[in-house]
Amino acid sequence: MQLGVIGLGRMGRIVVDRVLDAGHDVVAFDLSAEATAAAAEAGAEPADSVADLYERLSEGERSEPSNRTGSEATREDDGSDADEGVRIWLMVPAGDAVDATLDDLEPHLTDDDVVVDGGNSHFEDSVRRAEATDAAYLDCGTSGGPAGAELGFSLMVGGPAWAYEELTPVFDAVATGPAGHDRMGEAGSGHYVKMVHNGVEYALMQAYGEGFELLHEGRYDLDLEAVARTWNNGAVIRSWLLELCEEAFREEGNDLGDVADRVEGGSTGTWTVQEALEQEVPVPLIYQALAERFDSRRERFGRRLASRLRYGFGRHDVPRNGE
Ligand SMILES: NC(=O)C1=CN([C@@H]2O[C@H](COP(=O)(O)OP(=O)(O)OC[C@H]3O[C@@H](n4cnc5c(N)ncnc54)[C@H](O)[C@@H]3O)[C@@H](O)[C@H]2O)C=CC1
Ligand SMILES: O=C(CO)[C@H](O)[C@H](O)COP(=O)(O)O
Repeated sequence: MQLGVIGLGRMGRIVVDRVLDAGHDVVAFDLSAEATAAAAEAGAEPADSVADLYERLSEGERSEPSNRTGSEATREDDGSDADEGVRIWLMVPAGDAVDATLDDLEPHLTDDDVVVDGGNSHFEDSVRRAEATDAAYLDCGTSGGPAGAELGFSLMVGGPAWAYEELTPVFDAVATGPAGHDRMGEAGSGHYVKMVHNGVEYALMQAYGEGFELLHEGRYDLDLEAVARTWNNGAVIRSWLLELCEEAFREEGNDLGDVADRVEGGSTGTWTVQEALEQEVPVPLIYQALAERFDSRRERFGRRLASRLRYGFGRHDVPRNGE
């Protein structure tokens, strides 16, 4: 199979490498000429624009015999190889970059084409984009981070079944294997599942954070890397995030060195909480983890007021800036 990949950063580059390793062909494009050149060095065919990428894929498609099998039989198909569409994987930052790329692709796309958005797009954006494009649109939640280079990713895919099946060789290559990807359902469902995945990720990080904070501040002088390693070997709470805790203590030290008390990110967790409110599903742990992130980034007016109120009702001392 031949795959176009647009967006060759931390994640897109892994898609390129794994698809090439599986014996497929890749045409690659990134706004950064360096990123495109690096993908070319790895074996991809470089494109110098979105339109050029589409043109190269179309030419490749015309010269390659069709492998289409299975559920594509439910689609209108005249059996001609020349009518086979192109397959494109977007791995650009969520939001405007996805719309900008689709705007560039749209004049070329046909209903034989398949576009995969493997980034962290909001599921409602994915539904809108699926409705707006002529191509079959697959929203693909991608989990595994840069470690996926060796292990492969976990892929949660939404969109038309025929397009998912058509892309199965690519999903097999990018994921940990056939068990590492599945079709979640209709348009939007892949990114919906990934959004909730990230909410769970926030809560798990918060739980490990609280536990290790208590161990760090508590009554024993503990080697936290040793604790994490012990837990990772057979404990109920072993996990990849806990392995990353072990790595963090090993690399940063028991006190986490100069790692600042501030947590960035937050968009996918915010979407999870917004959706939970809309569905009236209580998600206090995920909300609390998100609130902790926001809290970490600013001085809190409410806390200052609480401090001043203690003076108001009890004449308790008010700690002042500079003291
Ligand atoms: N880094 C991670 O651990 C994970 C990231 N994701 C998602 O994957 C997507 C990509 O993330 P990363 O690879 O980490 O980002 P990145 O910042 O490393 O790479 C993004 C690449 O897209 C390129 N780009 C931006 N706009 C473009 C455009 N209009 N046309 C062509 N190329 C363009 C940039 O030059 C850059 O090379 C995001 O949606 C992110 O949320 C999903 C799961 C994990
Ligand atoms: O999807 C991911 C992991 O699964 C990405 O690392 C993502 O950037 C984390 O989400 P956020 O930036 O919203 O905190």
